[in-house]
Amino acid sequence: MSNSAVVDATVAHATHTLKTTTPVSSVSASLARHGVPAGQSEPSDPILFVTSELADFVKVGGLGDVSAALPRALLNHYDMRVLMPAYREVLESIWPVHVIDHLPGLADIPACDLGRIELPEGLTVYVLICPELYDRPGSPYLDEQGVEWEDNAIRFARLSLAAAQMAMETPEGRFDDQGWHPDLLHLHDWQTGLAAGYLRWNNDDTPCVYTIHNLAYQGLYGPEYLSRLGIPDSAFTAQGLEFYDRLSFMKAGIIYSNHITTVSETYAREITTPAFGCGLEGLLSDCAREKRLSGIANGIDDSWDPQTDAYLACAFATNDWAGKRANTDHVRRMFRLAVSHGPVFAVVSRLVHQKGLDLTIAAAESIVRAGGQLVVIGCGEPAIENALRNLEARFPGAIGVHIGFSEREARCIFAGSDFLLMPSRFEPCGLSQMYAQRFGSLPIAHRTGGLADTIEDGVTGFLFDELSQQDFQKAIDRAFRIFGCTELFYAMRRAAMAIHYQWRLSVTPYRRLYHQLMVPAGVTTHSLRHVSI
Ligand SMILES: Nc1ncnc2c1ncn2[C@@H]1O[C@H](COP(=O)(O)OP(=O)(O)O[C@H]2O[C@H](CO)[C@@H](O)[C@H](O)[C@H]2O)[C@@H](O)[C@H]1O
Repeated sequence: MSNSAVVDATVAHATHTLKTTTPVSSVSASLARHGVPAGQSEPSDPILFVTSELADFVKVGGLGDVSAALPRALLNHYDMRVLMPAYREVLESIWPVHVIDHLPGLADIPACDLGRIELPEGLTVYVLICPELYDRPGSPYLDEQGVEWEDNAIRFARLSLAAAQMAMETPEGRFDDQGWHPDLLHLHDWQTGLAAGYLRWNNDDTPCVYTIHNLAYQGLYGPEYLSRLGIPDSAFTAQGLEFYDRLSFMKAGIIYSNHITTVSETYAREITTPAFGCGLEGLLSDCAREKRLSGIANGIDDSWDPQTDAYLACAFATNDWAGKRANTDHVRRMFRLAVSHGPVFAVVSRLVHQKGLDLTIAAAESIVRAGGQLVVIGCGEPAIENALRNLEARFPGAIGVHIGFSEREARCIFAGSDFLLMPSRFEPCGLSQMYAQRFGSLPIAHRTGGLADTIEDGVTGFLFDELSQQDFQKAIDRAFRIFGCTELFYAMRRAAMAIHYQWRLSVTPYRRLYHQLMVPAGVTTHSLRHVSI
């Protein structure tokens, strides 16, 4: 399937759904007549936020953080609720689960119960109770050996189908939890992409926003899954979810949703190019031309505050560099590093190809030779884990590596380090660099995606343009030089700590988008539901 075929298909799809011609500008007038000021919504508008991770229970990476923070940030404006699988961590949590409904299966997708949990700060979470799919050890995506669960297609089709069932009329009736029924679905990453498809295949036009956190993971499965997942054969075309003879959950999300967002403006542009589009650049370029693709940057929540973070060895504020140093000493002890006056470089990351750990590993010796130290926390690909373990063995006292996942250690490292290394090949937004800046650790990062948007070179961190060892090394050398000029170094720290990427800033564009998709009954036409923000 060529990309031009995808573009043609998308135009056809858009043309099919864009039958009426009411200009978007007339929406404001209609809304005003309905008593809704432009750009605002009724606080009670019900929205379902569908995700495969929620940091309150389980977090593999940034998606877990975003799922915990963004719905809470939007609660003042919407009756937003979350839907996720009832993994073992959910069932064993301290929060009681009340079973409220039963959702039928479809083809090989088993039936399940729907539970409800009330979390702090008024967040309601619906959980899919299906022990055969979700109650197991390991991570949401991988078993304990790091191998993908072989039934992931079924597991996440179950999640997607549940979201669609909660939104649409079914033979069993319409989902109604004491008057709550979603008017819009906000879907996240490939694990939820089929939800938009299940709606459209049932002639339901509930609006869907689809957020891409990482285009590299697409949920690709063989065509035999069409019947297993109850997907109509007619959807297996270039206009539908077919992608090089396989079915793509990611493409389903893009094709069948009303609007696609990704998590930074730069990444939204990058994914329309062959270098970053993972084969979907043609389709995504078309979405961009239709103003159906936009970038809304992530924020970070208020718990990332060095003055109040209970995990830190010592709370500290801007200019309290003795307090910051106490955290550095603590990190040195955590990793059994030698006492030193040199800088501490850090990595807090999933250990995957995306994150450019090969460049960091290659730079490690030069960091040590120049008097620096390196601490790493992460887990992921075994080859990267082993290469890091070897480094630690080669440079005892100068390099410390913890293979694993620990929120507490991650926070201590952000607080105790001087620099954070992020030579990511691509980075849709990146949260670690924002956390690091907040805690006075200056990121050294490739100028790509959200890193380019959130780091000011030479002011709040260091950016390098070409993804090469040489350019990365030059950025590290600059960091050493600045570290040697104490006043300059402290000025950069102050600048980094002063920026605060609050979720508040991301709330406004999301509200504008939701609002345009949820125009009041009587005003809504399908054409108005493809919007630009
Ligand atoms: N071993 C470990 N122990 C403790 N904490 C660890 C850890 N390894 C990673 N983390 C934490 O996990 C999160 C990682 O988030 P990132 O946004 O930096 O990358 P990720 O690639 O997972 O997210 C994807 O989705 C997010 C959300 O949209 C995008 O920002 C990003 O670019 C995209 O790749 C951070 O909170 C980090 O501190």
